[in-house]
Amino acid sequence: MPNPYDAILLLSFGGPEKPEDVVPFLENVTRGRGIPRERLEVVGEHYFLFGGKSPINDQNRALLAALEADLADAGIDLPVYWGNRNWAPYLTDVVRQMAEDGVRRAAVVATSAYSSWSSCRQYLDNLEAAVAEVPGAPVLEKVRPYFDHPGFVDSVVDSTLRALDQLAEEQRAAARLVFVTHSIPDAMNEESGPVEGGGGAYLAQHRAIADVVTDLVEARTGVAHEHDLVFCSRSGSPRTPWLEPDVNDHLEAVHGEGVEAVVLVPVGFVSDHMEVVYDLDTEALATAERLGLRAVRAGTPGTAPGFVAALRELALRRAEPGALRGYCSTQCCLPRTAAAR
Ligand SMILES: CC1=C(CCC(=O)O)c2cc3nc(cc4[nH]c(cc5[nH]c(cc1n2)c(C)c5CCC(=O)O)c(CCC(=O)O)c4C)C(CCC(=O)O)=C3C
Ligand SMILES: [Fe+2]
Repeated sequence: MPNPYDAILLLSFGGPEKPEDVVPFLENVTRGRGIPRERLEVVGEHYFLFGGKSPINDQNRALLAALEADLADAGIDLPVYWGNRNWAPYLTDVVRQMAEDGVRRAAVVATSAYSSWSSCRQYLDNLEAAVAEVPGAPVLEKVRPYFDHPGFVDSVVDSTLRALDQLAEEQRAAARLVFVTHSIPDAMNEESGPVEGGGGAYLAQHRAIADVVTDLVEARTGVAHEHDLVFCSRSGSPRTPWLEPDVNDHLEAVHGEGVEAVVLVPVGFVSDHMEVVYDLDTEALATAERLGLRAVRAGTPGTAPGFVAALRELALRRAEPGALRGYCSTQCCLPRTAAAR
């Protein structure tokens, strides 16, 4: 099948580059969301702790370069653009540039692997709004949530194995695998897509991947690790239920059960976002240290060659009918209702 695209667009969240960016960035993210002021101050402090610079933009620059190199190696001559929802380079500006460059149709790869309003549908809404704003905008087709693509799964397995290797041999076999993802409101999970037996796709997809990664680790090491799925970065009003348990509470709980070592696997993040470097590396690892629990954080996919190749495949095959196109049915990642706020 001939490639119908004349560009690939990498679509991400965006983050501040310097201290003066932090407050306007947080305003962009939370406009109309009813996030309490105290929470914003706390999150602002996380960014200031890192000099007011989020790691996410440099990681996207690296991913863009890796995708360009991967395409060149495969002999595919396609430009790659990059735009964000919440910070420069803003999506609308990039779509305008694409139109000026004569791009007619592009596949869109978001830096988020799962279904839900925050992790998928909001990006689709952003694309629709940008296309509506830019005269002569290209057709933009987002690839499906790719949590189950072998290139993504294998990179999580590899990083989990590498993290297990960092543990002392006598602690390794009994180590608990603690899969971590971004918490979302319970109602947003419910609306993230249908799964058999009820519940939401966001949670079901994470559970499935945690199980598969644990099985693939066993296939490589012969050890069936116990594993859990837990959450970080809860926000919103304390009265709104969000997915639990929180990673810190969970570390307390497993320590209470007598677990001596854990591997934190940040399966919800494709690179070392602020949630990873602050909520896990700074906060959760400090909790573990206070408890005397040995904890190692597994790497994120980042620019792992298998992951980058998976993104290329997802983009180039987006136009084909069938499984690789899949997922984005009318039931998936529904628009947000008042209940999910
Ligand atoms: C599911 C999910 C992902 C994963 C999917 C994906 O990657 O898209 C994600 C990613 C990210 N979230 C990020 C940052 C923030 N998220 C916030 C707020 C929120 N996130 C939510 C969910 C998610 N967020 C939700 C339901 C809210 C409440 C507000 C609302 O209902 O929209 C806030 C406001 C402060 C606060 O409330 O914590 C900030 C600053 C960054 C950048 C990090 C960096 O700088 O490296 C990234 C990659
Ligand atoms: Fe977020």
